Amino acid sequence: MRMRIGLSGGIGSGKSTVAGFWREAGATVIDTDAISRGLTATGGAALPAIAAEFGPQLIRADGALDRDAMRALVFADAGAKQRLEAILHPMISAETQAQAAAATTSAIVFDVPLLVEAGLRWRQRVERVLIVDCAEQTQLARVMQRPGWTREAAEAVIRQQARRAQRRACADAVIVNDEGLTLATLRLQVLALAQRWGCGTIAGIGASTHR
Ligand SMILES: CC(C)(COP(=O)(O)OP(=O)(O)OC[C@H]1O[C@@H](n2cnc3c(N)ncnc32)[C@H](O)[C@@H]1O)[C@@H](O)C(=O)NCCC(=O)NCCS
Ligand SMILES: Nc1ncnc2c1ncn2[C@@H]1O[C@H](COP(=O)(O)OP(=O)(O)OP(=O)(O)O)[C@@H](O)[C@H]1O
Repeated sequence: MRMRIGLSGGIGSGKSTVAGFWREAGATVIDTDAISRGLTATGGAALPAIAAEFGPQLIRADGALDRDAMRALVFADAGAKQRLEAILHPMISAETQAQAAAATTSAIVFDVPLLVEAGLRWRQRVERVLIVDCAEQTQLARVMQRPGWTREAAEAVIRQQARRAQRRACADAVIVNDEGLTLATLRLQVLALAQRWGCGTIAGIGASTHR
């Protein structure tokens, strides 16, 4: 039987890192942030609608979405965020479903930053919800290391997202990825969880845990 796992957490919590360990273990990982970025890269299918809605100044000379400008706009203006989501979310959802339909592994991990914010819609599509959690200070420190990010920008995103307690309340399992947890320990926690959830037949898990 196939296990579908919803993976979520706040910005900078470590979702992509955790997803990487599931991928290493043999699961199919469907990364909705990556799908979103593909839709808004040069030639991306969402760009005509975004240009029509927000104006050509949000599109860079190379034809891709100006992510810094869009980020500054949407995290300061809830209405603009809603208009962007109304364009992107149905397209992200369609591509997510197409990737899931093509998967051949016994576990699929859906890396969805807004899983909790989406409410029951996502909860009903997965057997398990895995939340990656960490202190807000840790989130800020990680995100501020990214080029072009300030503390204020990171705080603005966190304010627009679900509270930590809200996420934890939806979780079947929580991985606490705070400062000081090594990547090696994080990896072992993911592999142990995969076994606990009966995904131990995924190629790679046996080999990894015996290292
Ligand atoms: C605003 C945009 C252009 C900023 O791009 P940027 O390269 O800075 O960020 P990226 O797309 O890599 O997302 C990084 C993180 O930001 C947070 N985030 C992104 N979109 C949202 C949102 N609509 N609401 C709350 N948090 C969000 C998530 O934690 C996500 O993991 C971009 O995030 C976007 O197009 N967002 C709308 C689509 C969306 O909702 N994506 C997230 C779920 S699939
Ligand atoms: N336990 C850890 N030890 C050291 N570095 C870590 C750890 N967990 C995450 N990181 C680092 O923190 C940064 C953020 O992690 P990651 O990209 O996995 O978060 P994310 O939740 O996917 O972020 P986003 O919400 O922006 O997509 C990365 O540079 C990652 O390498």
